[in-house]
Amino acid sequence: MAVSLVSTPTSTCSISISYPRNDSLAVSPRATKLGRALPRPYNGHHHDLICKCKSIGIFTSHIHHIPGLGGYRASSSMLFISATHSMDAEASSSSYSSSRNFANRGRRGYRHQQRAASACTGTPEENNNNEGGEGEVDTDKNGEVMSLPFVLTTPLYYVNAPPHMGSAYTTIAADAMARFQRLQGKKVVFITGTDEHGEKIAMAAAAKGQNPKDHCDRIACDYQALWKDLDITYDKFIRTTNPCHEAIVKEFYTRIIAKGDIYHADYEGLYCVNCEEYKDGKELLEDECCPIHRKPCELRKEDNYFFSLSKYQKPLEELLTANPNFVQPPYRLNEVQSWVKGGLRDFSISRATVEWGIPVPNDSKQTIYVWVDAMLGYVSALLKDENEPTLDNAVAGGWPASLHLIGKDILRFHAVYWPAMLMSANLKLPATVFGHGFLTKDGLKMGKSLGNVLEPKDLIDRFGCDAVRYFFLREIEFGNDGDYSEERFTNIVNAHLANTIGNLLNRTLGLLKRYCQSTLTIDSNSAAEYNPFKEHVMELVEKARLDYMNLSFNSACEAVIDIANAGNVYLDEHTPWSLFKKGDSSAEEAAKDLVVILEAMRITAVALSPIVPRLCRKIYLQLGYPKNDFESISWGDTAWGALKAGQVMAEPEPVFKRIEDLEDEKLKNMKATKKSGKNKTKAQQQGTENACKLTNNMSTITEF
Ligand SMILES: Nc1ncnc2c1ncn2[C@@H]1O[C@H](COP(=O)(O)OP(=O)(O)OP(=O)(O)O)[C@@H](O)[C@H]1O
Repeated sequence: MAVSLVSTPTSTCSISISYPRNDSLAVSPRATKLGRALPRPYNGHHHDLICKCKSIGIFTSHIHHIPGLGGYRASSSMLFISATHSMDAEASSSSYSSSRNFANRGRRGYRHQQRAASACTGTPEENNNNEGGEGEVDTDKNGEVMSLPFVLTTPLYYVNAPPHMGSAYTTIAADAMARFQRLQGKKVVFITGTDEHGEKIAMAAAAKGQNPKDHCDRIACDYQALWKDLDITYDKFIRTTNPCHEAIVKEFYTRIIAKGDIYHADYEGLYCVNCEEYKDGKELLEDECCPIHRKPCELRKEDNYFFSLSKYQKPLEELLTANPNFVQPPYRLNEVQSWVKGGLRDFSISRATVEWGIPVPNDSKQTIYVWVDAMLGYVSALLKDENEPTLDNAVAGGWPASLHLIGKDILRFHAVYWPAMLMSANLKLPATVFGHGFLTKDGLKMGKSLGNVLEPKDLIDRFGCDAVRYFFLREIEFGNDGDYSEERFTNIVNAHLANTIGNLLNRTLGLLKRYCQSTLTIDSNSAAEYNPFKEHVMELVEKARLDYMNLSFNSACEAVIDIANAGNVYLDEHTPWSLFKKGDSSAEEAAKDLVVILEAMRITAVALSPIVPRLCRKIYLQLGYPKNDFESISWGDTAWGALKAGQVMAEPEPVFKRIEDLEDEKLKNMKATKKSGKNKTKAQQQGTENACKLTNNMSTITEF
């Protein structure tokens, strides 16, 4: 057994326990600090344990298979792991080390040192339990460690125009992560919303002859409607025009004034209204054009309030050095490090000329800079409806965030300005900021300001929500830029979802219906005994899990599709259709093969559910599960062996239609509707004529 301490921040133990692959009898470890048995490792091979304490003792009972002797040996061990030392221990279950201190520390846990740079190392998941302030282990009334929520956010989208495929891209990725974390048993708080103040919004509303609030209401509705169409399972939708948010922004602002981090000064600089940001001349293109929006910046002079960002130069440098996972992927960290190394300049935190915003406390002539306002939406979203709108109450709802998912265009705000402001307000820092790449059109960022957008609603209407979710997460390596092509979209979605998954399931269910009355003849565990296919599936599932944890959605998709690929190869090699014809033991083997494939399909459905939930639900229904079973799946269900003998499959039906079939079907439906419309119109006309005749008759009668 291998035990490794994944990260060693001051206060979080992040421990990974792996069992030897061939030891299928390994039992769960029991962490004595937790005082309770940990859940069974999800696949019998691996267990991640994150606890908010400096040290942990793990009691493990372990059963070894002794090769050659055909027997088993049980042994126990106690491992004591301390987070204060970096260690990567290989421990066999016969080694023993324990600490009495550990048991004597009581239930209330440990006090932690406050640290400005509180983000942790590790994956977003590992970072989730970061500690930055004076605090205690979170335990419930029985002294058990409570897991903190996984708080993840999308940007709060600017409502200058309706959403487009770029906005949908971040939100789909966040939804996949939220679904994955829920499968892992985490309590997830998935925050999205809209950023509704600022000059650009006021201008957009004026252009439509609307007042800003009506404009915001309309566009916020567009976002919510799109998230519904895309099956986005957000928990909180925060709008920055919400009065509770306003109260929290003002309190935050007042806190940083009290810290001495705000001062009054004049500023002159080049301003990009589309970025709502003063730009550094060095980063502009020819004619002082913004590199993102390709429009000239305006020279502006204002008296503003400034935030002393330069004061946080050193703490930010330390944060980025000590916690390289604070910014991901690593090449974005390099960008951020070079900005910081280039020297941080104070930035203006208010606007004198913008009325549509939150007034600066004690100076109603100025409004708070829209970016400060927007960032705080992540905190105010955590406020519970029944609580007073105070910063402390909002923070108690789950701050700090585990993961901010954003596009690379707004990296500087999230990875430089935001942590500095949080440090100023004595609030904890988010664990990870992940800046993904751009969806591009002709090499330029697709965006509302440029107007070169792809309409997600059109894609959903034509191809369905799962196809859209799958294509963008599978096709573009998360972090890099990517272009959309309809040809590529059709090819990928058809090949992976319709041909590889859909056909495999349909073929297998067809055979099962024909030869076994749609009923499994044997448990999936027994069917796969000594079968290397099962091991292969388990390896791919484990790969997918790690890929999800690292936000490598394309690799996670690839790993899961490989399960179905392997299933297709298996079926073609084993040719169960000919074995059934031979009868006797050959037919028994064939029936086993079908169970093996169907179990792999079930696992595929669990593992791909963060990406294409509708398709996976259909697979579960085809496998004969009742409607609600899919709603309660967990990652633990990727373990082999859930399908049991006697389970009756549903009538085989295609779970995913090829795009051309879908389009043909739509065309036929349209024609049929048109035809029935024509018939209806004819009938209506006939009816009207009859009615006219009747009226005429009546009038005739009347005339008589
Ligand atoms: N082309 C894109 N590719 C990927 N993500 C995008 C794209 N456009 C917007 N986003 C997502 O939306 C965020 C920006 O939100 P915003 O509301 O400012 O949209 P925008 O279309 O970029 O606006 P604008 O064009 O006015 O700058 C990005 O950080 C990213 O999360």
